[in-house]
Amino acid sequence: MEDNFQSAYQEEEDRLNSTLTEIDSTLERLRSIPVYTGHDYTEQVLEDSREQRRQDLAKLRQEPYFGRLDFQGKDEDDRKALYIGKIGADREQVSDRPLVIDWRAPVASLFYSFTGGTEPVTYEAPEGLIEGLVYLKRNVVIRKRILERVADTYNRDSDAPVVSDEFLVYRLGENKDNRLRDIVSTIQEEQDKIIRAVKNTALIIQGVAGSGKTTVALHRLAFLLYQYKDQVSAEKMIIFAPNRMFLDYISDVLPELGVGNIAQSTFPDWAAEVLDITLPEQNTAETLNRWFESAGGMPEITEETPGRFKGSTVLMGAIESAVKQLEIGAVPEGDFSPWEGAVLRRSMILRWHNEEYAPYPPLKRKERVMARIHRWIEMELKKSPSAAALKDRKKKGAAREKAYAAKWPKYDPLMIYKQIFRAAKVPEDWPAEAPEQIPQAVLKETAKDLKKGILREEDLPPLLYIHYLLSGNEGGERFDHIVIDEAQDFSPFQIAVLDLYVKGHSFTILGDLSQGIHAYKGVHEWDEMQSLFAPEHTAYHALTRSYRSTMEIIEFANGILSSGVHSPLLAVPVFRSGNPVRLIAYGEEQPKTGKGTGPRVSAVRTALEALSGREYRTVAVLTRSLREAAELHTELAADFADLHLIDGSMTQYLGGLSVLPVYLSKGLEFDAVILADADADHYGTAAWDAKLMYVGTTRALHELWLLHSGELPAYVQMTGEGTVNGWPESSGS
Ligand SMILES: Nc1ncnc2c1ncn2[C@@H]1O[C@H](COP(=O)(O)OP(=O)(O)OP(=O)(O)O)[C@@H](O)[C@H]1O
Repeated sequence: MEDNFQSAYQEEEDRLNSTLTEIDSTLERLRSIPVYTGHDYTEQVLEDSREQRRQDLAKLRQEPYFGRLDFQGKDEDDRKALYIGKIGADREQVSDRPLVIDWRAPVASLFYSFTGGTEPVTYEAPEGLIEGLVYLKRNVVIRKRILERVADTYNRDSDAPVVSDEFLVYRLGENKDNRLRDIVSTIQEEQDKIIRAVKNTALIIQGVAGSGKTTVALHRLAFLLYQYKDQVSAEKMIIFAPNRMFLDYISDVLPELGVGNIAQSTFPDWAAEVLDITLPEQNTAETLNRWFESAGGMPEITEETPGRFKGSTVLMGAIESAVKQLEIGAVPEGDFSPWEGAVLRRSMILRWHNEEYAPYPPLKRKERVMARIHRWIEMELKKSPSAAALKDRKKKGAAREKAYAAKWPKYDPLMIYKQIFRAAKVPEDWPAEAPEQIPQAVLKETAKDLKKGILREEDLPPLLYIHYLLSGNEGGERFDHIVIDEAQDFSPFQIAVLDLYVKGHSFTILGDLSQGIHAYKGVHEWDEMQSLFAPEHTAYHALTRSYRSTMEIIEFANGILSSGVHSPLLAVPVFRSGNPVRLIAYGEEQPKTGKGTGPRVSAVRTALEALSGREYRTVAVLTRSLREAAELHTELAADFADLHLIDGSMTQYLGGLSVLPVYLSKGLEFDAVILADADADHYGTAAWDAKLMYVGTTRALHELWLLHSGELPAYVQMTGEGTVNGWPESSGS
């Protein structure tokens, strides 16, 4: 066994050396070619491609590949060793196989889908289904041109069992810095299926916490750009994420995968840009406060909760009919007469509006009709009997034309929205149906807000929809693909509106209903979204394996899922064991730090000292509310100079030590998590409270401590062996 390993290591070292020599010499040759700066187009294209190769090779020479797959196709004479890397590279000399194969290439899919066995396997290539045998699957870790590790997960010629998780566990055991990383070397089969799914589908992915949803979505974008290079471009792809700090957190993955220029935004930021409005910053914070900080727990959520109703397709239908009615009654009553004796019949104007310009959206139709009327006036002016009459008619005509234009409906989205909610004066001929479908409570509350000039996040989809109905998709610009992360917080209306802005329903929609802590606006079932699409345009996948946390943490969080959230979607851990989860009461005897401010602060301080003293790079204290996070930060700032308070307004995630409310931790992860105030007073019995606690506990990769005074919530039970009470010996008193 040891000998086998030695020879495998030697073999890979030799191969690495020869690969590096080839890369270095190619790079040297390319660099010796003078950069073309002239105006010849063909030469410019050639220079661009040389520059791209220079950049690729410069990256490759540090870490050329991460895996090897020995494969023999049914019709081939010999087996080939295929080396798989983040970027593909051809050999200088003509050869039957590239130097490095791009991980997104069809044959590379075998590296991810093959999990052992002696049966023939297949992969889909442009020329059809290719069948063959896998002889070897090997992980190779190269860092800065040095071979660090060789691990076989399958060897057809050996009796050793398949050990597919060993390398994964090694990778998962590493500490994380302040950014999400690529996973190309360890993508799992269930994840690979999602990454390589066909483009024109609304993919809906339900994945437990830590199942790699965010990571998979980013890899999928890189795949789509490779697979459909002639149909999609990075500039026409967009990722929607919950906040700007999260966007910063994920910002390294795509460049690592060699992909740039993909737009990343929050829904409100994008909506504000399309609508050309400025949203006041405090709105989101105020909404969050209302739901997360209010004493007495979460207000009850029904279909008439404003966020839920305004995110529903019922409102979408109501808006559509209101705008339709507006359009039907758009042409002002009566004929148009620019001066006495000249008359343009309304029937003619109606014909222009309802027939000739019917394909245009209302705003364009109005513009076209008014331009036509203007031309008609000009023709009529030519019939003027004298210069004096012409002057008089010109003046009168201009005034009446202006007055006539003013009689048309005001095609302004906000104005129409206000009229629908009766927050602005409603024109006499305004259609009455729309408001009837709106529950009184929603009508009242929204009218009150709108009168005060308050726009909430849930008002944006209806506003965008009105904008779309009025103006169409201006310029015809559409996205090639849209990724929505934390999609459980999105409403059906949001997705339906986004569908108007994407080609071929090409979506990757990812989320976790068990983390639906914004249930006052988000979906409660994925069917609410899936039913927006025809069955052939949508697909659903569930990710149940969780990669982030140790088995102990996952088992603990599963307890919250089953007895608090009441979800059947439990997480399956990867076999990675760590320290037990700790439940520590504030009053409990703890090491004397010599610093005061009561048992709670002092316990958090002790926990932070203990965990930050280990080899962890990121440690977070999670509180129930922002106020509590801010208070703790104030108390602890003197002892931990590098402790950051994360308050929702930040645009960058700095890593290190952080204190933040649970609801802002969604999507992030930390080596160690201290959940402060994990008691029944802070986390009530409702499923929503359990969801919050589930989010908090699943942020931890290696270590989770829950600090509390008094009773713990019933769903935090000492279930498995992986949970213990009290401080660890080493930091004990
Ligand atoms: N196949 C894999 N190999 C190695 N690491 C992985 C793999 N899949 C996921 N991970 C790691 O698991 C962690 C969780 O991934 P990610 O944040 O994408 O999950 P998520 O499903 O979006 O989580 P959450 O819903 O809790 O925010 C990350 O550290 C990621 O690198």
